[in-house]
Formats: sequence, structure tokens, C-alpha cells
Amino acid sequence: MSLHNSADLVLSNSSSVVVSVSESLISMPVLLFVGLGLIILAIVYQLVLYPFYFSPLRTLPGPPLGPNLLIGRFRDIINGEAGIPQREWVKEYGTAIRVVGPIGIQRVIFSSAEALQKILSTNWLFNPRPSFMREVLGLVTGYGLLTVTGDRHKQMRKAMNPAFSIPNMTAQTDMYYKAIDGLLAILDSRVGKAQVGGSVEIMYEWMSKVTLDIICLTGLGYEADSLRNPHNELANAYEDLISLQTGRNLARLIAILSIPGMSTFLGTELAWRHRSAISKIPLLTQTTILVDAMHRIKAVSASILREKMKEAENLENNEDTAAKKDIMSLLVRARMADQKIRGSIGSGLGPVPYAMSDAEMMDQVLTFLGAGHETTASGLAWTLWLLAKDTVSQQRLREEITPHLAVTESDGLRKIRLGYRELKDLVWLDCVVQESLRLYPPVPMTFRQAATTDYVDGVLIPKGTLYYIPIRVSNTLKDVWGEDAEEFNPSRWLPEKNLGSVPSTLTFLAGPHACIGKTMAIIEMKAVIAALIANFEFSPSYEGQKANTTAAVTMKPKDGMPLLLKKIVQ
Ligand code: HEM
Repeated sequence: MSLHNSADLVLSNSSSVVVSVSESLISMPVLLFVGLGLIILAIVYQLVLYPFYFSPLRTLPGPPLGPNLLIGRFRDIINGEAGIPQREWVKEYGTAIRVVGPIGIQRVIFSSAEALQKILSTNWLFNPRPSFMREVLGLVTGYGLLTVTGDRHKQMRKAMNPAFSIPNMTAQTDMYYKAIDGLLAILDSRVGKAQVGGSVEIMYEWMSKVTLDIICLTGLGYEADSLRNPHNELANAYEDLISLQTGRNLARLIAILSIPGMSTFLGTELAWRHRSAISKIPLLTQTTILVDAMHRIKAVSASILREKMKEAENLENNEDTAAKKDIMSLLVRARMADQKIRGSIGSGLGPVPYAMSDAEMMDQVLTFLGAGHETTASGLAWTLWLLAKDTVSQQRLREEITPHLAVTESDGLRKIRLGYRELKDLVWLDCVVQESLRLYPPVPMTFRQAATTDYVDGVLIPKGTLYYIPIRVSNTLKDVWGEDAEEFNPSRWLPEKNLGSVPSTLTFLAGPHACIGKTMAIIEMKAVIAALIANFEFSPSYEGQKANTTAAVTMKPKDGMPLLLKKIVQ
């Protein structure tokens, strides 16, 4: 209403209307002023008053809050190598520190084994993954085991544990070798073409392909063959997804997903159909690449799951179908068995077993692909980098492995056919893989959030506090690992060094949310590394090459890790 119109109203109406209209005219700017004042006060409170003067955490040591109170230490975190600014802060300020991030959000870093044990194991139910993390993980890895908490997590984990048992892992090792043979053949031909000087290969890309092929076969019984088929839809979609993974994009995604309902919307068909319109909104341009990639991944996953269910039914009906050993087949069959018991128990007789819904099964497919692919690929790329720089360890590994691998007549390559037990018994291989996973943990950090107010390490932690779980920091603490904690020294894992008394690394985390795929990842890494080292010599691709990490959810080499490969003459 314009001022002119209001004046007409004053003249033509009763006195009560005159009063109320003139009051509203007076109160409007006042209201605006008060509103603005409150917003400024809230900002000052959040950025200055609370962290400096009121927070119970203000007495904890830590890096200074400034220089820019709006973004806190965000610039150090985003520009630094994953986990390294935090390591420096822990060295300088101690085992319980406070770091203030963007918009005044405080995070606490505990690095003592006791505190981490309390947060991750003893009191795990009161320290769930924070919701921003569940939103991000849910969008890219489905709302499976990585996002659920409490009783739902317990049920789901119980249903899934048997599929990841050692006997199942042992039965699966054969399934790795098809993909590994394919990788050896491709690299051999590329190195052969390059002749004397060897060939520079972007190792992260190869590791990403071989691990995708392996997880598809072992996890889902699906032949992706991304190594040989550059147009494989799943591999292409994952390539798009991986290309988005930088710290900055992750920070942007977290900001977008903090809008209520956003993560659900981005996962819908509607968002996918209108992705080109959505991409015009500046902050959402990258997000639509993610929406599209996830749409393609979900379409393939849904068809894999449908296939599994059909196979399981055929098996039930004694049709000519062999029982598949991949994890999804095991889960589908276990679910059928549970559903049968549920049906026969009827109402009220005994405990009804939990059976995953179709949607939950679908989320597990996405979780296996998301959690089991890039992590292992990063672990492999870092291991090759460390071996490329440490030629003595590389040669020692070759000498240990070579007698166990037979040369094939046709191509002169040493093919790996070792089983779970044999891989486990190769001592130096174990030392190398453990040490690489310690120094370059593919997941360098994670988060938890205090659901209740509690004391940790004698510090009062208010409800809602964000815990930065310092995986890489904890793996390289000098107090625990010795003066050479930040160096690659596989021999620290030799049985005679008796590391048994030292707490294990946090690479796969600890407690009820610890990685379910740990054994699988380690066997897979060993099999790939053994085959590569037996056939090729690895060295840095140029003088002065350095490892550049980029970290969103996983820590990868920024440049894809170019390494020089030369064939070992058998
Ligand atoms: C080197 C490879 C791997 C590393 C370093 C790794 C690391 C981790 C870490 C640190 C977590 C805990 C995350 C958190 O709670 O914030 C985790 C959880 C998980 N990982 Fe892995 N992982 C690897 C491979 C795999 C593989 C091969 C699979 C499965 C096929 C897998 C499946 C999972 C699942 C399902 C969870 C959630 C467990 C739960 O909350 O109960 N991971 N992983």
C-alpha cells in the first residue's frame, strides 16, 4: 500500500482505523530496524560472543579464531593437505583442541586413544554421524549402512555381517583375477608400445577402473569391464562423480544440502528431469552433474538388483542356476530365508527376524559401489606412489612375490592366483599395505556429533558439538608410532618388531561403525599390488615429483598420480 492510499484511508474511515493504520506505518521501519538489529546481534553472537566468551569449549587450546571470523580456519583446512593442518595443530596445542570453522561452528579434535575409544566405541550410540554427513553420504552412496544409526544400524549390520565373513571373502578371491589379468594385459601393451623408456601411466585412473570392476563382480556379481569398455555406463557415471570431488565442491554441497528437504529433492526424478534448468542457478551448476551421475548409477543398480532377485527365485525353484558368491546374491538369499521365517512365524510367535526392504537392498548396492570402489582405488594409488619412491622396499616386495606367481607362455606376464591365506602369509606384502594405509588413509578424517552433553577426557562437551575424528593425525602420532611416524617404513610391521602392543590404525575406524569391507579391501589391495609389482617397475614420472592430495570424502592424488612403468623382463 502506498503512502498516498493510506492517507485517503485515514480521511475516509473511522478513528479506530486511523489509529491502526498510522501505527502500522510507524511500526514498519521500527520492525525492520529491530529485525535487522536482531540479525546483526545473532551474527555477532555466533561469530564473536559465543566462541570468545560463552562457549564451554573456549578454554580449550587451539589455533586462533581469526583472522577472518566469518570463515574461521576454513582457508587453512581447504588449502592444506587433508589432515595435515590438523596434525600441526595437534602437535602445537595438544590432544584435546578446539578449531573454529566457517560461521563460528566449533569442532573438537581429540587424539588420545582413550577419548577416541569413548566417542567411537563405548558411547557410539550417543555420538552419531552428523546430519550434514549423512545427507552427503546418502546422496552419493544411498541411505544404507553408511547413513543409518542406532537400532536400524544394528539390525542392518547384523544382516550384512555374514556376507563379509572370512569364509566368504576366501571364496571370492578367484573373482579378482579376471580384472587383474585385464589390467596387466592393458598396461603391458602400453608399456610395450612405449618401448625402452617405459610408459607414464595415470595410476589413479587405472586403479579406479580395476577396483570398480572388482567391486562390481565381488559385491554385485555384475561384469562392468570398465578396463576394456570405455563406454561402460557405470564407469562413466563414476568418472563424472569423481571429477567433482574436491574440498571446495564438498563444502558447497554441504551448504546446499543444509537447506531442508534439498537432499531428498536432489535424489528425485523431478530434479533429474529439470537438471538443465537447475544448473542455471549459480551455486547448483556442479550439483546437477552429481544428480545426473547418481541417476545413471541408480538405473544400473536397480537392474542389477532385479537380476539378483530373479536368480534367487530360480535357485529356490531348483532351476538350473548356480549359487552366486557375490555379496549381493548372499544378501538377497539371506533375505528370502528371513522372509520365509517371518511368514511361517505369523503373528506373535517368537521374535520376527529383520528383513531388509527392497529400497534398503537398493541402498546397499549403492553403498558397496560408493564405499568400496574409490577408497580401495586411492589406497592402491598411494601404495604405488610410496613404492615408486622407495625402490628398496619395491625390490624386496618383488623378490617375495615373484616365486608365487607363474609366468604364462602366451604373454610372458606373471599371473596371480593366490588365495586368501597365501596372500595373508606374504609378510612383506602385508607390511607394505599396512604401512601405506597408515600413512595415506584413503578416508583421512570423519565426523561425529555429540547427541548429549558429556565429559570426554575431562572436557565438558555440550550437546551438538562436532567431533573431527582425526584418522590421519592419529595414524601418524609420534608418541604412538615413534619419531619416524610421518615416514614410510614398512618394516615397523614385521612380526619381530612386535607392534601388537601398539593400538591399530584408525584407517578403517573403530567400534560398531568400523568399515565392514576392511578384509575385502586389504585382500584386494594385496592381490593388485602383488600382480603389478611382479610385472612392472614403478618410479616417479619426473624429477622432484611430489604427492598432491585432494580430499572430499576420500583422499586422492590431485594429479591422478602419473608414474613411470617399465616391464620386468622375466
Ligand atoms: C581401503 C579401502 C577402505 C577404507 C580405507 C575404508 C574406510 C572406511 C571408514 C573410515 C569407514 C567409517 C566411516 C565413518 O563412520 O565415518 C568405513 C565404513 C564403511 N565401509 Fe569402508 N573402507 C574401505 C573399503 C570398503 C569396502 C571394500 C567396502 C565394501 C564393499 C566398504 C564398506 C563400508 C561400509 C558399508 C561402511 C559403513 C559401516 C557402518 O557404518 O557400519 N569399505 N570405511
